[in-house]
Amino acid sequence: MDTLTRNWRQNYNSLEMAVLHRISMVVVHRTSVKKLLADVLEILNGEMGLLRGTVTLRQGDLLVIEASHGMTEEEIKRGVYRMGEGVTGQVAAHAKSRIIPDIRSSTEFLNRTKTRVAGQKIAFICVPIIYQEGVIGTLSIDRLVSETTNLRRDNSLLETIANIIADAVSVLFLQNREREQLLEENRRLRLELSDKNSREGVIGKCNSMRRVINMIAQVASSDMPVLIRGETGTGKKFVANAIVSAGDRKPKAFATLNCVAMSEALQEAELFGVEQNSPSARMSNKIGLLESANEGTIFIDKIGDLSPDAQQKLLRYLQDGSFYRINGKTRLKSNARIIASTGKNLEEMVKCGKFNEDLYLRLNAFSIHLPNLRDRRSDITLLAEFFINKFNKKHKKKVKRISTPAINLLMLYHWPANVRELENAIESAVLSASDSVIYGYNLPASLQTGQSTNTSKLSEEAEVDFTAMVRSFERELISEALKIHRGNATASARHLGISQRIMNYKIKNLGIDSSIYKKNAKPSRRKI
Ligand SMILES: Nc1ncnc2c1ncn2[C@@H]1O[C@H](COP(=O)(O)OP(=O)(O)OP(=O)(O)O)[C@@H](O)[C@H]1O
Repeated sequence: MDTLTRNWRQNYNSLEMAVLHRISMVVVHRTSVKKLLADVLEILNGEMGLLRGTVTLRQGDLLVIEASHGMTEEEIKRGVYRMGEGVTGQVAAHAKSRIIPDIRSSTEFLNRTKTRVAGQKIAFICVPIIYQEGVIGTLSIDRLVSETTNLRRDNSLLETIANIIADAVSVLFLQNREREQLLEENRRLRLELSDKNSREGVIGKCNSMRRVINMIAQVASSDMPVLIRGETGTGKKFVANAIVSAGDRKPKAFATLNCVAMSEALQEAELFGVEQNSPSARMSNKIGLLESANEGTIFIDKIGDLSPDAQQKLLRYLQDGSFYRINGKTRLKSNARIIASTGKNLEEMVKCGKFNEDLYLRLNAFSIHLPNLRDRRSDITLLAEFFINKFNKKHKKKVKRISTPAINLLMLYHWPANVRELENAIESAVLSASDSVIYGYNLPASLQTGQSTNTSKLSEEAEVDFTAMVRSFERELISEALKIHRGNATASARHLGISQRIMNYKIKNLGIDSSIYKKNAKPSRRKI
């Protein structure tokens, strides 16, 4: 080892010792964990000359900046990462430190906080904070790289510091987690059927919808952009409403831009506004949604149809909160939150250059997938009941239940237009019901065909439709009569005005099991 290296090592060792000593002192004498974190970053700044430092804490699936040095409030607000996302997210997901020697040449580095400027050679080191074998956060620094910088040693030093502060940080983590869990539980309960008729009541008890409800509760109060994905009628607008209703921006503006409903030029004008430059222009400036919904939320419906120019501008807005009106020279700022929806395959669109990749990555960072109704059949009766209540009120009707054969029709149908189609079917059934029950024949004809073929395709032969509908109607009438007469075929035949022989033939031919209606038979579980 030459003298220069030996001297440098000695200096470095004493520097390390000094840093560790000062940090252990603030740990011992800490008054609050927040103060401790601020002090640790301050020490790192004083002793190591770091440019920026951050401590993130885990909140569910997100990592949120808890303490920082060298960053503004706005930059801190932007610093939210999902587990596995970017370098910080990777460190937390794999519990493994990472060194990025020069962030200018790193493709992984997100620079989400927008604090790094081009030109300087800056290294980024991030280490996990581990408590009881789980990652509870990260500690990271940015530092200028010179000839004497030894990033590996810096990394080891940071790992040691992360271990020293882990116990103290865990107190904050557990407090946060407890508070978040309570808040989330609160929001989830509100979102679930506490008030079935409220706009916030997302109906669904199956596992996939429970996941959706949890995700809504998790993201509602953050400022992150959200992408809601799903087929037509699965409830994307409904979920966007639920996110806003459960979040802090509820009292603020909530604007919608439907990308399919307008031309590309109009999309841009609506979103960003227009400046009338010429003094002779008769029209005044147009304020866009980003300005009018500042502090509120903008829902961009069918974002797959947003024009390429508007995509580019929206990306810029998501990166630093700034934008220009069309023809505008002044850079404007807004704090509107973006929620977008799509039923399109954005990944394919990115591949063939039809959707901006960076915009896709930003939006998809927190995406909620809504399941098709046919893949969550256990929710059908729940939704049907919800819609009966809704349409009873709207149309002043008194429908109380759905007959068992009608439920069978609902359960067997393939619902290509999902919840919207179910909602429409129940509305027309409620309207056409003559008493307090919805029978199979009150439901749209398409459902009868679905049952007869028991497939996901509608038959194209009208004759088959007709036969199926007649059989369904017969099955329904006979089942209802058997139910009323507790399985007594003679009384049921009399009730329907048909002979006992025809009754027996129909029961056999339609495959009805009359024993389930007998006196002591258990009531059908499908009744609602
Ligand atoms: N979970 C749910 N609970 C109650 N009602 C729902 C639910 N999901 C959807 N709906 C209702 O279903 C209808 C269709 O939902 P919505 O318009 O949100 O679908 P969408 O996915 O945005 O459709 P599209 O992509 O075709 O525009 C709405 O009337 C909505 O209120």
